[in-house]
Amino acid sequence: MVSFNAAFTHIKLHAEDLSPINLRLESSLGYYLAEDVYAPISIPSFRQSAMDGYAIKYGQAEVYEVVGESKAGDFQEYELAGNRAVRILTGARVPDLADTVVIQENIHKTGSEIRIQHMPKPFANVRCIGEQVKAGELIARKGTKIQAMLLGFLAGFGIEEVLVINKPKIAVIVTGNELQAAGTSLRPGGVYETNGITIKTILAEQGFQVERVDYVKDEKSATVLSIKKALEADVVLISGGISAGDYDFVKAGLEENVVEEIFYQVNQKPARPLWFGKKGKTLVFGLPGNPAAMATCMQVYVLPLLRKITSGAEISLNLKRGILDGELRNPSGKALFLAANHHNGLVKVFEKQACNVLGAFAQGNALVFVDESVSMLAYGDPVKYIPISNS
Ligand SMILES: Nc1nc2c(c(=O)[nH]1)N[C@H]1C(S)=C(S)[C@@H](COP(=O)(O)OP(=O)(O)OC[C@H]3O[C@@H](n4cnc5c(N)ncnc54)[C@H](O)[C@@H]3O)O[C@H]1N2
Ligand code: MOO
Repeated sequence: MVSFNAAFTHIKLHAEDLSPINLRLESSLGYYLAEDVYAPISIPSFRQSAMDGYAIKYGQAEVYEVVGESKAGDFQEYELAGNRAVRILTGARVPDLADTVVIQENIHKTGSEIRIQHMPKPFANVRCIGEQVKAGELIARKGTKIQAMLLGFLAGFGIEEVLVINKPKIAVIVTGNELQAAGTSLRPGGVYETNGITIKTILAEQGFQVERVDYVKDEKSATVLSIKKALEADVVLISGGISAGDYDFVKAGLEENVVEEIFYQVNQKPARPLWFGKKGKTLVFGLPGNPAAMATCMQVYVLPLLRKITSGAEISLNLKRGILDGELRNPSGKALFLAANHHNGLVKVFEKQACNVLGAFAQGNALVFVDESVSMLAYGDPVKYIPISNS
């Protein structure tokens, strides 16, 4: 048995970043950049009009002859000596010999002649080359998560591909003779299966796909075979069958497949029988079958590990601080994780919660963490919590 701190440190030590891959920009949403990105071009890449109006050389006259037109996408050059102007539209290239755009509201037009009624400042309404970003500037740092706005920003530089940290192949194994699929009528002793769908959707909310979910009975040979196949993935999550009962074959199945045990059993509540190990580069969790214990392990261990190996960031629990609205006793000397609600800095722990039901998790938006060294927290005491997806 290890302490929570020791277990978390083991996870940190074994969470190695996945390899980088090149992805088409449009497929890169949610991935993390594996390298700094520099601007391949300046933006704007040409002198650009910010307004609809007339491009002139500043201050030469009040009356101009309009000799042509430049709309967005045009690139024709004009000879703008003397009092010549070019009709120009927003986003269009400003002719080389012009330096100022007079907005159309400030001119009076008669035929091809314009009279400027209000002369703007020199260089008005002309965006210079590289005004926003100069070619060669750093535009996105390694380790940045690709969000829609960043994706659009990079597309603006004509970037087609990005080097990102790959996402893991994740295999899930769900064990249990008693488990039944929704839509079947419940047998005596039967339980509707929830861990498979919960694991899959906790991961989906965070942008991770599960390759396959294998459902196995509590039989040694089936468990060994299922683990063998799953070890082709980067991360294997096994639900149930990890405590000490006569029909708990996960630990034996892992041993038979020569998966190295890094720790088994953590001084925590819930999820004491958590197992973590490794074979080659494949990381394996044996998650306790009780649904709230499994969900706790997903929030506390699995998601921080997945974030680390896909982002290169430091692994952390993302603990927030709030004020306890209630009292907490922890006579057990174990680290405690409790479903709770946080609102405006106040944190209220659900009174009714148990490791075998997800009810409190389903209503809560936080998981309170109480260190094993803390035996009592009173009303108004500071309390630490992890925000969970309902936040
Ligand atoms: N003698 C001991 N008994 C137990 C210990 C112990 O240390 N010594 N630990 C207890 C703790 S804590 C937990 S948690 C459980 C974990 O046991 P398993 O990982 O072997 O889980 P199972 O026995 O397979 O299932 C436990 C419970 O959860 C239900 N379950 C399991 N999988 C699912 C699923 N996919 N969907 C819905 N419900 C599921 C299952 O029906 C059981 O009721 O062991 C204690 N015992
Ligand atoms: O992890 Mo167990 O009972 O603590 O659910």
